[in-house]
Amino acid sequence: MVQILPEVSRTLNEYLLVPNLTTEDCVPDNVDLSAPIVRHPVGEISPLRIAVPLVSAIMMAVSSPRLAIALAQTGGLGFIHQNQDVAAQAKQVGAVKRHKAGFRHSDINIKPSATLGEVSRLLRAAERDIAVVTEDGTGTGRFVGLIATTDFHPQRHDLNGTVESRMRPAHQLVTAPTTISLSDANTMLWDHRLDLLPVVTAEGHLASIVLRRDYELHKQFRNESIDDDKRFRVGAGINTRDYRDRIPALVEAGADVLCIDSSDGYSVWQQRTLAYAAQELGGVVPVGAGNVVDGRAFRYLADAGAAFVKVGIGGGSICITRDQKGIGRGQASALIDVVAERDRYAQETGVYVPICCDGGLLADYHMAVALALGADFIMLGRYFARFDESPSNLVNLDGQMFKEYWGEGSQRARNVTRYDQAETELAFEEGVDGYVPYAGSLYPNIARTTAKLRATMVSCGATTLPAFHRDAVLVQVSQQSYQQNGAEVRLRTGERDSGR
Ligand SMILES: NC(=O)C1=CN([C@@H]2O[C@H](COP(=O)(O)OP(=O)(O)OC[C@H]3O[C@@H](n4cnc5c(N)ncnc54)[C@H](O)[C@@H]3O)[C@@H](O)[C@H]2O)C=CC1
Ligand SMILES: O=c1[nH]c(=O)c2[nH+]cn([C@@H]3O[C@H](COP(=O)(O)O)[C@@H](O)[C@H]3O)c2[nH]1
Ligand SMILES: [K+]
Repeated sequence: MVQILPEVSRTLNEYLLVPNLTTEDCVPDNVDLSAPIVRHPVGEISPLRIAVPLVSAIMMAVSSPRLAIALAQTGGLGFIHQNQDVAAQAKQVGAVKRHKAGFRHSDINIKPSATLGEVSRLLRAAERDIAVVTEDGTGTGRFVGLIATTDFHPQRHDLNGTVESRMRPAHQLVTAPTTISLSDANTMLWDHRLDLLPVVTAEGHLASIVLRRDYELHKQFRNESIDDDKRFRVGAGINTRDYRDRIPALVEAGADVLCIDSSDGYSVWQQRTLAYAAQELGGVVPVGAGNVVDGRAFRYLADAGAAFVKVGIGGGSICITRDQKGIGRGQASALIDVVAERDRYAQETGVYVPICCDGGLLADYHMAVALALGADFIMLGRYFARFDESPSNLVNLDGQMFKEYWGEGSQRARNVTRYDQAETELAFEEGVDGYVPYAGSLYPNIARTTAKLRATMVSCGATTLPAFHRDAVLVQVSQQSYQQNGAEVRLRTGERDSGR
């Protein structure tokens, strides 16, 4: 007989937190936002934890290497998308891993014979001020000089002139040998007032670069997500079709954790993918699974060996899966059900399988509500798509700046790998293609969001996420309170932090 769940389906927007007693030690600086990412025995520490419980959505418009690096610097974790061929995805994972704290692989390089017009376009597209000149234009070619936006001007210099004609040649520059330590490299940056220090091999080839900007960021962010070799941590998406090729390539490239990327994780396809990773690859890398919206599906994936389980069907900002297929559940109801099952599962088996809340967080405070409801960490698409570091284009629409953002199930993403449909047209779309308001760089935004999270937890008397899970008191809001919230006050200035 058809089963109808007794509860209505509720969203995160339908809850508020009721403060608990705040004691002397419960201050923002003492709030520890660190979270487990992968399964672990109850009472032990997860082998993979992050300091800030935010991860980027497995999406083409969101998770580029640049975003993953910035997010790892601030204590979160990026998931490189899998809507690209295996080699391309592995290369992106490799780019994050190679970006060794402080010493980075140079990715803005040009040949001396290139024109000033070419280097100008390269710098503009990459939003950088300086390019490294190497003989073959690669990040490991023979080092010949540097060229910055301050070295030429379109009105003074012929843009058809060569880079060589305006660059600062290697013999006039300060460089460092490959044996240099990061702290000595940073001292050189300051002593010689450099923005960029090229690290050059004994044979004269570029090995890496050290940027002043990275030094400043490093001082600012002490929570970096790094592995035992001090390389940034990075996750990657996989699918339930080409996993035999994709998983080994991603492991080889250094991925720290994988996640099956699907709208509906309650399937034998996911079970087989997890079994392959565990049995044939000997569990060399943890693999998360999802998405699910109830306890049955959580248990199925936990039993199948999922490292974590991702919750959320149809709630994403670009989602139209509820309209198209009629599947899904309000994110709060889904979390409540899955969290209860996670806790039962932990009690029965002694294994804690973390839960990721994915999609549909419209305001910063929704993150606090999701964590209070028991989520271990949070995956965001729209939130990160708005930042400089996301890979999509910045566009000006009627005087306002936007970043492009599109769903993985949209025609634009043309998800041929997984949709099994014609190469060009999808039978039906499951996501929209649009724009989100541009919000500047990731760094200040993450700082503001985490400041709010800490403040909420302080109000709720919690200095750790497990304490927040245990002690949070939530209340459902009535239709009436939505209306009261809506009372309009016209703002004096157009600018303020909307929390979105
Ligand atoms: N979280 C959400 O609410 C939603 C997310 N999305 C995103 O869109 C993208 C595509 O998601 P899906 O359409 O769910 O992709 P999917 O590949 O998981 O599923 C597509 C279809 O293929 C089937 N399938 C999967 N593996 C198979 C195999 N080995 N052999 C035969 N059939 C197989 C599935 O049962 C399903 O019918 C993902 O990036 C996902 O995150 C799309 C819609 C909603
Ligand atoms: O219905 C959908 N159609 C799509 O095309 C699509 N693409 C991504 N996703 C899911 O949305 C999540 C990101 O949601 P937010 O932008 O709200 O953070 C992501 O993390 C996914 O779970 C999709 N859902
Ligand atoms: K299913």
